[in-house]
Amino acid sequence: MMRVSVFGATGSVGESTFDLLARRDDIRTVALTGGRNIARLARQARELQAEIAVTAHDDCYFALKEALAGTEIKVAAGTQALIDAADRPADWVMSAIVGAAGLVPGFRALSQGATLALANKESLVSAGPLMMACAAQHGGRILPVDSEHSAVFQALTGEDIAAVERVVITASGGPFRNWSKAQLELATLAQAMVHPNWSMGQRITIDSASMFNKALELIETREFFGLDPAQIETVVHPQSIVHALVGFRDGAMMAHMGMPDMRHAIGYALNWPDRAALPVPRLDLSVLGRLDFEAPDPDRFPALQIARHVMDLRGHAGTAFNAAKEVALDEFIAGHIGFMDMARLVDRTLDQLVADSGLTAPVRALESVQAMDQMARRVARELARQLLKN
Ligand SMILES: NC(=O)C1=CN([C@@H]2O[C@H](COP(=O)(O)OP(=O)(O)OC[C@H]3O[C@@H](n4cnc5c(N)ncnc54)[C@H](OP(=O)(O)O)[C@@H]3O)[C@@H](O)[C@H]2O)C=CC1
Ligand SMILES: CC(=O)[C@@H](O)[C@H](O)COP(=O)(O)O
Ligand SMILES: [Mn+2]
Repeated sequence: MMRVSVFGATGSVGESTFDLLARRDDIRTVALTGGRNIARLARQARELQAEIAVTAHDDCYFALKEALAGTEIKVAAGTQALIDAADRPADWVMSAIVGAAGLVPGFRALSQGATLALANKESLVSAGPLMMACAAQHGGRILPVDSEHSAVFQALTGEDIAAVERVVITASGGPFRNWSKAQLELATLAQAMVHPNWSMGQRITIDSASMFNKALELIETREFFGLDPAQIETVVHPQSIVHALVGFRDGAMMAHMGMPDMRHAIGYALNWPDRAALPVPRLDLSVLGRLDFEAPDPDRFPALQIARHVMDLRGHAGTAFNAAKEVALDEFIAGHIGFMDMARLVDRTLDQLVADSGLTAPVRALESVQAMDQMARRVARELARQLLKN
């Protein structure tokens, strides 16, 4: 029996993971974690007969306890309980908490030698060198779950990374692909929440609309595959059928295609190195008719240029970038700043941190990552207040 744990089980990736796990009878569920969606967490825990269900919030403890009354499933709550759950021996751990909150549980799962199926791109952006070193040190492994990175990983199977010339990750372009800059300034939360192809959680959906999701993914590609930033490209592909392409030194390009359903990438990571049958819709190119591609516009979507700057800076720039982006997103969701202010805020935060120094020191310890994360959040919140005043 393969022992599995799912962090962020109640979210969009978590629910897709649950769907695949519920179809298997060769799996033992160790831990399932969630946040405030207690009904979903309890339903999943009962169905998978988990050893323990954990909510990240102390004030949700009694609700979860009550929802699991009459079962033998243990219940716990809070940040330390999440960490303890990650320390429970498991063979395969899904990292699908959203944001930097996923970093420590993912790190702990790797530290006990588990295979980490990584949807939480923020942990690689924030602490890529540490995560990769942790996996190597403890005999663990990170398998990409982000659709583009799973696509690259699959296209690289049996290939020599030294033969790779370039990697192209696709971007849907989001709901605002054809909007002018003037329209983007006025884009609302409700408008940003409508992704053209993927059904996802709120935060990544808005990040897709601003292309901050693609900015995170550029850095994720660098961290995961160890490529030079100049080798990593983005192309806008409105249908989200081609997820990524890998170009080799002989000029050949391998494209990974599939319908936009996260169970592809999750299932690949769950069954790796095998390729098992998956309950996903099949692609019919004759029905689809055409696939379109266009260059991204850095003027309307500055997030991509910011990501290039972050990769040039190296050190803790990824940590600061992710933290500032999370604050900017909070401020946009709260209605405090406009859609295009998110990029301005992230840009200004990085500028200030570069001036204050410490940003480019190499990432060597979790403590320095956490300190930079906190500092970037403080600076970003302060700059957001200034944006509000102007
Ligand atoms: N959705 C997708 O298709 C894809 C997502 N990803 C990445 O996967 C991750 C998850 O995304 P998605 O599933 O869309 O997100 P959701 O918002 O749908 O789910 C997030 C999960 O994390 C939990 N959670 C939220 N905040 C905290 C916290 N502070 N501590 C612990 N748990 C918390 C939520 O609990 P609750 O809801 O119970 O409060 C939920 O279980 C993100 O990093 C995203 O970028 C990558 C590729 C595709
Ligand atoms: C499913 C997935 O991997 C998302 O990260 C997706 O890529 C979001 O779509 P965008 O291409 O619009 O960012
Ligand atoms: Mn993606």
